[in-house]
Amino acid sequence: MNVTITPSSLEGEARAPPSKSYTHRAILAAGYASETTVRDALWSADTQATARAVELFGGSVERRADASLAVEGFDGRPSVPADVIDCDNSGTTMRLVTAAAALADGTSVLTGDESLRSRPQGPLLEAVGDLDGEAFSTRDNGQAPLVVTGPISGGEVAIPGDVSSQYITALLMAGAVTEEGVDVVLETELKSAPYVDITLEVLADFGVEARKTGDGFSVEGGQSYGTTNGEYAVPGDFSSISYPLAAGAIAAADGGSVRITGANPSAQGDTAIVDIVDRMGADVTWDRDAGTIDVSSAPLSGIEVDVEDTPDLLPTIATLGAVADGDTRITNAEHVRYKETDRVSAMAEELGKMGVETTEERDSLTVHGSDSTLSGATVRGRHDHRIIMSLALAGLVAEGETTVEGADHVDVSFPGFFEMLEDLGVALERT
Ligand SMILES: O=C(O)C1=C[C@@H](OP(=O)(O)O)[C@@H](O)[C@H](O)C1
Ligand SMILES: C=C(OP(=O)(O)O)C(=O)O
Repeated sequence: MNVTITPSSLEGEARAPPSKSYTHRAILAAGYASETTVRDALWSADTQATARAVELFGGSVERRADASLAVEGFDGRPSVPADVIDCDNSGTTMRLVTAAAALADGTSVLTGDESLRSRPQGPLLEAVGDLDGEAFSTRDNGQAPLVVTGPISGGEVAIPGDVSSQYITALLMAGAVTEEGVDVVLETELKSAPYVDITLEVLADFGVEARKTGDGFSVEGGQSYGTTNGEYAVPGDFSSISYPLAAGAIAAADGGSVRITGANPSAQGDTAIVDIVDRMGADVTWDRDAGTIDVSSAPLSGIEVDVEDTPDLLPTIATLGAVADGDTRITNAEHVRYKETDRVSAMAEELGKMGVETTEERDSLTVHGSDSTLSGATVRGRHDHRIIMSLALAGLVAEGETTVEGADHVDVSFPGFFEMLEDLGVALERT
């Protein structure tokens, strides 16, 4: 599906979709437990991949009419899957499930789509090996397809912190049900650190203790997963909130505003988007108790933003920078190149088609905003949900029409994205 967007003014209310990161963890934690109801779960292509893995390990995940998931777990002991685990487009699934597979007494095979089969898994495979499991890439290039043989019993592993924090999340979640527990020693500085905070929070909610140490993280073995009342509720997703928030900042109707609901505080680093939009000059108010954010548009100015902790915000910030006056410098961004696409290059190239000048370096992107309007163009979504959504935002204020190709991939994290834009008054056509 392609989506063509005509410049539009926005007004009204949008509800934040549930957090993808919390939902993945909750489904897998519920898998490690016996029975849990996961309320307000995100049901998207990525979280369904994690649900399928839990089922292949011997659990079951049933979606109820009220959007909750009834999860029957495999009680800390995953069975050897009867089929290949297809993680589709989801890095989180592949990393978290690789460590879970290393607990099974036998061999699991994991694969994914072309994008996922190009992302780095090597350090996690080595970690499984160091824990006396066996894990290899069939092409010997550190990428999926992966073959993982367990069971591991725990121990100490060293792992880089600057490729993906998901390796650490994976090892902590699996480590809790090993015999000896797992100590993770960071070899390099941790990027995307708030995602490990999310993990520690979810683990605590499931009764599992894990902690930061002087040189990494540690989880004791022999623990059991389970929430106190057999339920878990997922908060709203701030990476997803970044889109209606940025849309309101650049295109809210004169004298009008966009209200986002379901924006309750949590451990998500991407709550930083509220401050970023504010610093750029938009009129934004976050009522943390009510979980509402109100934003109206104003002339934006370029700023410097460090995305070490918040890689998923880069595409949104790049679009904001394209509309702002002056340079927006996005720094500490090398790990943003290891996502569904190399998002640093993808945003530079696609915004370039709309007349935006950028300067790309290995670990930074500078967007040279100017007073002149963006030009509508046909841009490639590159099978990457965040690139698609960020380019659609640019289309709201570009002169003429903007067509985003391959726009259906928003189903990875935000299945109702285009319906939300329409509800806010955006004129768009699907072809
Ligand atoms: O653990 C998670 O839920 C995630 C961690 C981040 O990845 P990295 O740790 O690989 O940077 C983030 O980009 C991804 O969208 C979700
Ligand atoms: C990078 C992302 O997710 P994952 O790593 O799970 O594919 C994302 O949602 O932007």
